[in-house]
Amino acid sequence: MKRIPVKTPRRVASKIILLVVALELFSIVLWGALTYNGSRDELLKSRSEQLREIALSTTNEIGRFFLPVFIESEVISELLAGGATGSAVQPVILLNAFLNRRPEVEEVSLIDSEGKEVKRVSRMSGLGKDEVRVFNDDAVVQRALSGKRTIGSVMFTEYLEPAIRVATPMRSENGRIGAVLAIVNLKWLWDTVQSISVGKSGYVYVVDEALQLVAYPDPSLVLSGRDLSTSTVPAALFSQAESSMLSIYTSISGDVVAGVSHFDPVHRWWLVVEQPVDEALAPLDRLISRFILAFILATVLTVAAVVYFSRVMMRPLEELERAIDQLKQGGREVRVDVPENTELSSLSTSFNEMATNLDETSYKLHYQAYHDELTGLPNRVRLFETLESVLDKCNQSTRKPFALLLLDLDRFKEINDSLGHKCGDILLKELSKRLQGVLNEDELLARLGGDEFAIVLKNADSVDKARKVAERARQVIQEHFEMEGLRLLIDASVGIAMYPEHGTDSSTLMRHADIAMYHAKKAGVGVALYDDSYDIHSQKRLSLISGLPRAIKENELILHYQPKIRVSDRTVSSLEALIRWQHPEHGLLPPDQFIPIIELGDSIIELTNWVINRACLDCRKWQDQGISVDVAVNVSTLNIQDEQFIKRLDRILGEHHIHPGQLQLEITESVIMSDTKRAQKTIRALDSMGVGISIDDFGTGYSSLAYLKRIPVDELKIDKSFVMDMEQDDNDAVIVRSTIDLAHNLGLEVTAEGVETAGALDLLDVLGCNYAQGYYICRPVPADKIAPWIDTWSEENNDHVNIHTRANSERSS
Ligand SMILES: Nc1nc2c(ncn2[C@@H]2O[C@@H]3COP(=O)(O)O[C@H]4[C@@H](O)[C@H](n5cnc6c(=O)[nH]c(N)nc65)O[C@@H]4COP(=O)(O)O[C@H]3[C@H]2O)c(=O)[nH]1
Repeated sequence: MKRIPVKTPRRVASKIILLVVALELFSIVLWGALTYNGSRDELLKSRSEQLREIALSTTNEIGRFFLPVFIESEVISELLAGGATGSAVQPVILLNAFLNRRPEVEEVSLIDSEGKEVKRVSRMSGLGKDEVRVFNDDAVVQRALSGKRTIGSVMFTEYLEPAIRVATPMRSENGRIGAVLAIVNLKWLWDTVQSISVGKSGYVYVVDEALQLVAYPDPSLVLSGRDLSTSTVPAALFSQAESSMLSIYTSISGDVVAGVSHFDPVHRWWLVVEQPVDEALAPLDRLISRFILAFILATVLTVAAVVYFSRVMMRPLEELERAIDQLKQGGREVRVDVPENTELSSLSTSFNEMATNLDETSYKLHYQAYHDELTGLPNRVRLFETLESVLDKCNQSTRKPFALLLLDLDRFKEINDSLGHKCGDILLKELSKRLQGVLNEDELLARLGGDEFAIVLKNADSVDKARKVAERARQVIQEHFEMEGLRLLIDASVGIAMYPEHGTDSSTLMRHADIAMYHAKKAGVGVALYDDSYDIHSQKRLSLISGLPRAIKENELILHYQPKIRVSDRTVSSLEALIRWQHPEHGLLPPDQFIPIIELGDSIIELTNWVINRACLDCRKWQDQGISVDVAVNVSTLNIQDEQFIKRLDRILGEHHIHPGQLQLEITESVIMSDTKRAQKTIRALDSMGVGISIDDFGTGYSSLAYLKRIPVDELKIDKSFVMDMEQDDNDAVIVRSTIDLAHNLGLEVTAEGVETAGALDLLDVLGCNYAQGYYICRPVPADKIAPWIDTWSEENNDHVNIHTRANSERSS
């Protein structure tokens, strides 16, 4: 039983996978479209908020460093302004005190209203210490002199440390009197800016109102005088609020998020905290990465789940589909194996039941197609298939000989007709068993129908082997068979055709085996090997049919006569006309070689006319010579069925002045049985004309004797096959005796043909046979040899005539 191999249900699974992945993708894209931009803005906003917080706190811290410097420089300038207006405080003391209190202040100078340095206190080495500096062109100082505290841009001390100059106006009540200029070291600021880190790569820097960098993590940018002019940071933003948030703008180092805090409301410095946008958005990117990872994971899980469930759930369907495919392709014993209690178990149960029914039906059909119903033997179809396959092998390779036998039962029809079909069937079954017993396993016995069997002997590579099997088959058929208290005698005729000698294809081999079988039957030889001369369809034979009109015209047809004698007194009673054909190509042809062919068509009518005409002509001649003998002529089925036959016969008899009683027509049983009604009509007409009717070859055809009662027959001619062997074969002797008795009981006369010995003639005499014919008496001879033969025969048998005459007179007295 075939079970369907389980495979992954790819089609359904892949469809589900595609659908799920598509749905997931769609959801993701939709989700991304709806939330990404919002989330991004939110994130940036919150980040810049945080940066602003950082900016504010950093500003406060740095402010604690600067504010005292600014405040103290204010105080000093006020104190100095007071001194200038008569205060007792010395400027040098004030300046030194300022310097001492604020270590970040490197130098402080007192400048008069003309821009000239009045006093200077410094921590630095004192280069140009005594130099009186004038700040006429110094914008920072000039601006302070104009009343505004001013901070200069970044400069460097002689120790190359960053510093700025802070100029504070010095005013009295009367007006402007000068300024205090302090140099404030920015190293601490720079260190602070460099030390602050925001996230991974965020940073802090300070910029003044002119967008000039004051402190930057990368000092070189400050040193190179870099400003924010290339930045997209709107300068106006710095003035808008104490602090501010910026989403994205392009800073010196690229796209950043930033927070800004006003550093000093007076001097308008700004502290900026920046972080690259990428870093600011990193959480979102991380989220997205995680999401994508989750999506991939979900997809993999989904695919795995779908494949798994498809396998589990779709497997039965797949199995069913595959099973149906196999059934469609003619597969047998196909079943599906679905676990019980699943949705498909009842469907699969139904399928399996259907497949079982189909198997059974197809087995039955197959069996019926290849077997004979009655005997169970292989039939004709199977025989041909086997033959074809054996021939295929043989033709392709070895060409090893093998034999085909056709076997036909003799007298089966009679048994069937007289005992009924049931008995016939039993007989056929029994004979089939017997025949099967004769054969080996690899030899095929087939019933072709009726009483015909075929045997393929694959291993019979010689005629001898084939003959042995054929003879053995006949023997088992001949073995006694009892039915309804009767002991039936059955025989068979077997025809043998050998591969490749008699054919290399099945139909030729069959035809030739059939011809051989037909020959065996006709010749009464039991077993016959095919021979070309048996083939009535051979080219030679077919050419004979077309040659008949010429033969008649050219006088190629000859009649020989074989005398028939009265057994009791050995006197010649009649002469049987037996035709021969002196063929220009094939020589003298006996009737067996052309009559069966001529009988196939209507040429037999012409031939019989010629024979009757010729026989009557010869008969007339003998009568004219004083030889009074009857003539006998063989007629065929078609003659008896010919409506013109009687008329034509009548005309011929008239033409030659032959009395109808001098003519005997010999017909076989098969002629009578072919169309009984028509045959009866013709024979009755012949009888009323006075023509004698003789049943030829009696005993070889139908054993139904019913027709003898209905048809006006004058004589039975016992077939020569019984007569020739009756001296040796008791069975034949019994048949001859029985036939004589039967004929006499029916009021008929009997002729025994095939008398080949004196003993046979004497035995026939004892049995009371009326007439005899055979080689012992005379072979068939040409018409001109008849008269001399009669003379010789009469002379030789004179004694017998006299003895017979004497015996007769004694019996009558
Ligand atoms: N072994 C043996 N044979 C003997 C003996 N005595 C006679 N025969 C042969 O047996 C055949 C007897 O003729 P048949 O049974 O009518 O059988 C005839 C007959 O059926 C048919 N036939 C002959 N002439 C005609 C004809 O003119 N018309 C038709 N329709 N058939 C014919 O041809 C058959 C064969 O004729 P033939 O070859 O002449 O063969 C003849 C004859 O030569 C004998 O003692 N021993």
